[in-house]
Amino acid sequence: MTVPGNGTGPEVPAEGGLVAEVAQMSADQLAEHEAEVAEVVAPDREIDVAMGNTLLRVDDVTVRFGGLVALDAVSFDIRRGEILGLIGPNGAGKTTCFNAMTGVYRPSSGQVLLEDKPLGKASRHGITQLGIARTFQNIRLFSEMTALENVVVGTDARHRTSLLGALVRSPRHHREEKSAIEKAMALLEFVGIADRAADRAKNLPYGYQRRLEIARALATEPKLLCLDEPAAGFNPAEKEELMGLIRTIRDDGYTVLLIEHDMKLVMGVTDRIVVLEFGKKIAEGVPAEIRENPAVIAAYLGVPDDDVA
Ligand SMILES: Nc1ncnc2c1ncn2[C@@H]1O[C@H](COP(=O)(O)OP(=O)(O)OP(=O)(O)O)[C@@H](O)[C@H]1O
Repeated sequence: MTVPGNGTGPEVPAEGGLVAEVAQMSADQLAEHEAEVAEVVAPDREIDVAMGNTLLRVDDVTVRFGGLVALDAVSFDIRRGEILGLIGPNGAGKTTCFNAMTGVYRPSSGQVLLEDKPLGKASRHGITQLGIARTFQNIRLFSEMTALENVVVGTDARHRTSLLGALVRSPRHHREEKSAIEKAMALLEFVGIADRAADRAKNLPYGYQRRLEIARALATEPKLLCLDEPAAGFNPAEKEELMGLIRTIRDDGYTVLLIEHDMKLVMGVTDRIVVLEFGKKIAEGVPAEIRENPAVIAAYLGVPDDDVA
């Protein structure tokens, strides 16, 4: 059952409709429904085949802002199917690294390669199409659009209809629009906010907005999902839930890069960690190694636990 959206956007499921249906399902029906959602969220992922191969390589990347070297000859790999944490004290170069990987900044030297192909001069949109999606430290949603519409916009990166096709509302455009709405609903359910699909983004609670950003990024079908401090402003219970969601995303076959200030969260959820300090990589390893690493301990010395990353 659907009801009209906000006039211009797609129709959205009636509030509570899907959620109420799910609540009444038997265990078997629920398992089947969850499998269907997983199929829509992460279709055709050959996780086992490619697991562990290098997906993205940051190769000797330097980024300068005038005289300031924000990133200094940094190299590391992100392996398919892992959650990689990128940490470091304030000003270490984490966001600059994200920005170099997502087309916001061009490296002054060095290169970023996705599946062995240099990103080169690809635009931000081009990089999204190549398969890198990100969320932002400061939430960036279309605040007047509904939650569902925000996610539908994300699916546009994968649409094949031409502008003309969209204008004349060709059959392909109709098909793509319908499947985009279904997919967006599945993603909202996946991140746990389907009950507010019809609400404008600006009216959603903060935690829902953060999850909505993740759903929108997933809608672009990324090979790599970059999360920039997704737990900022969360209380411990919300952080715990977010860790669960990030693990589920990884288990569904996505590769995740995570910048996060909360050390407990980083240590609890990541498979490997890269540590930056003053623009240089000072350590790389599994969480247990990083926790014991003298250079990392020295970098964080005197910084309270809640403030590190
Ligand atoms: N656009 C810019 N112009 C000039 N300097 C910049 C720019 N962006 C970042 N910097 C500088 O580059 C360095 C690295 O900043 P960056 O934001 O990447 O660090 P960070 O590790 O993400 O820090 P935080 O944890 O505080 O977000 C800092 O000294 C910062 O002031």
